[in-house]
Amino acid sequence: MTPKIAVNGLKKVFPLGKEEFTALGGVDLDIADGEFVTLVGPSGCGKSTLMNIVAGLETPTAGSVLVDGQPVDGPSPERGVIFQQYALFPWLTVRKNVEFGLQVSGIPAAERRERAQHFIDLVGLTTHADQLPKALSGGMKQRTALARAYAVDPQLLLMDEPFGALDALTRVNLQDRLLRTWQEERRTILFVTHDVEEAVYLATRVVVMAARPGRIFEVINVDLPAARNEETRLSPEFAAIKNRVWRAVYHQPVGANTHDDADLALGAHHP
Ligand SMILES: Nc1ncnc2c1ncn2[C@@H]1O[C@H](COP(=O)(O)OP(=O)(O)OP(=O)(O)O)[C@@H](O)[C@H]1O
Repeated sequence: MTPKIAVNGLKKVFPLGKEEFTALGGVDLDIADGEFVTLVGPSGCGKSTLMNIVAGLETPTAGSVLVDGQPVDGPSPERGVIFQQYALFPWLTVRKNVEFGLQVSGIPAAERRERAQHFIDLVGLTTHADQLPKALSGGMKQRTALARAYAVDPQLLLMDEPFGALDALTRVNLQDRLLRTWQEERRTILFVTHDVEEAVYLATRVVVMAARPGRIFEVINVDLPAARNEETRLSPEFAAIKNRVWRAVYHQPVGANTHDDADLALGAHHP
């Protein structure tokens, strides 16, 4: 079966003064339709670069990314992108922000309103639909961004540290909302995070990357029931997978990354 996303021999080299810097040194990865894949790894291992190439925002130096067997050659509404910054229009209400992409696609007003309402309800913003972003908390803004990305019905959702700027409790809450949304409206999701617990809680598969050059270090299946909750986080099975991911991230050979980089990137999450 054709994978939803096929990454083949992907290389990305950036010019660095007179030198070159290899951000991705040859990445191969297939992602099946409906999978939830998280990417973790030390700072600078190329997570965002990989994500940006899949989104069509960057071009590879060599290799290719195919979505449904077709080469990616630029951004597309089929691939919804959510970054850490909220990127909402400050002058539009939650509802109008969510409707925006539908308007651009020429969807009639009545259908726009109905679809926007469905996703606003799904992310739990029913009572805030007519507020402007400045009246919302960070978590609510990010839920608006999620509803907006979902409303245009993309095949893929590409999320780069979407909860990185939020406090721990809001973060856990949004992880649960995202999982519920994913279970009700199944899409293929590629999600970048620094947080090992988040990576395991959300994913069907965790891809651990290493730096210099950026590459896949280990792929770990998350063999846990699809319905996840607080009990999941406290279970021994969850702890075992988390430990495995943790080890893969930390025990990357010295030289794959500098000590300082690794400390900076992951120190905040050290137990
Ligand atoms: N436009 C660019 N020009 C030069 N170097 C770049 C460019 N973009 C990224 N890099 C370098 O490529 C490497 C990979 O960057 P990338 O942002 O993909 O890493 P990351 O794993 O997402 O890091 P972080 O977790 O810190 O966000 C880094 O060393 C970065 O400095």
